[in-house]
Amino acid sequence: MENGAAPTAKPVIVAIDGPSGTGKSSTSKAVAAQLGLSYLDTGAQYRAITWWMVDNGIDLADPVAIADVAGKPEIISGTDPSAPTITVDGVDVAGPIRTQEVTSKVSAVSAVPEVRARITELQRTLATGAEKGIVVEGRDIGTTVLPDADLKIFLTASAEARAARRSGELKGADVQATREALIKRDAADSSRKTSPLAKAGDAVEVDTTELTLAQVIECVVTLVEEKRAGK
Ligand SMILES: Nc1ncnc2c1ncn2[C@@H]1O[C@H](COP(=O)(O)OP(=O)(O)O)[C@@H](O)[C@H]1O
Ligand SMILES: Nc1ccn([C@H]2C[C@H](O)[C@@H](COP(=O)(O)OP(=O)(O)O)O2)c(=O)n1
Repeated sequence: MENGAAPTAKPVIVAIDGPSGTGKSSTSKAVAAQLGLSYLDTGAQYRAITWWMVDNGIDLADPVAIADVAGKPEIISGTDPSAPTITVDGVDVAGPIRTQEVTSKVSAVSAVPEVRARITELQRTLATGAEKGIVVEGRDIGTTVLPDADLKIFLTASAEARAARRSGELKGADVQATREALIKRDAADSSRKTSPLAKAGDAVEVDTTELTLAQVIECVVTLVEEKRAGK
């Protein structure tokens, strides 16, 4: 380069989708941190709007009631992979969005088209604003939110492995009950009409059942580097 400045890398957009417990959050955070990219947990956004609906006594059996207030809460995601944050109307909800109550209700709220339209817009704004690029994880990122992502990954794992991982996180959780709850949530997320959980046609599928987290991270970092090198 004439002025001696290093060439600036084009921002890279990575979409990571898959069912619960496949390793999306842990992998995405680590890949983003290693590569100096931003990180967005879109499940946390759907959990945050669900938390707000519960807190405000909205009837979650009524999709019209959900749709009517979908535009009300202000949801802000901090995208630093070493310290991701999530607030609703200025309140830190990182803890409250992980309760069993929110987990059991998030599929109903996230199936409402007005909720998805609102959250999808936030996601696209964050992705296009990320200076160095971003790793965005969820269920419909490669198919709907960012169909032009540079790299799309679809993580899978057996229901047994996913349940064992999830119940390992929740103190005293029963593996069988955890397995049933996550299969039920996956079925709801995969069968909804608007933007269901699905693998994009051009996504690379990685089965993490027999892989360590470190192996999955290494695999995704290599795929991003190959993309960047134009391979
Ligand atoms: N390949 C793996 N092997 C073993 N445990 C894993 C693996 N990937 C993730 N985990 C663990 O499983 C749990 C769920 O992972 P997480 O990244 O939250 O999945 P997801 O975001 O897909 O629901 C976490 O405790 C994480 O440390
Ligand atoms: N892009 C996304 C991300 C999550 N969701 C919904 C469906 C999921 O069951 C919930 C919670 O997502 P989250 O990624 O936090 O779920 P896990 O904790 O990984 O099981 O949000 C969605 O509809 N679309």
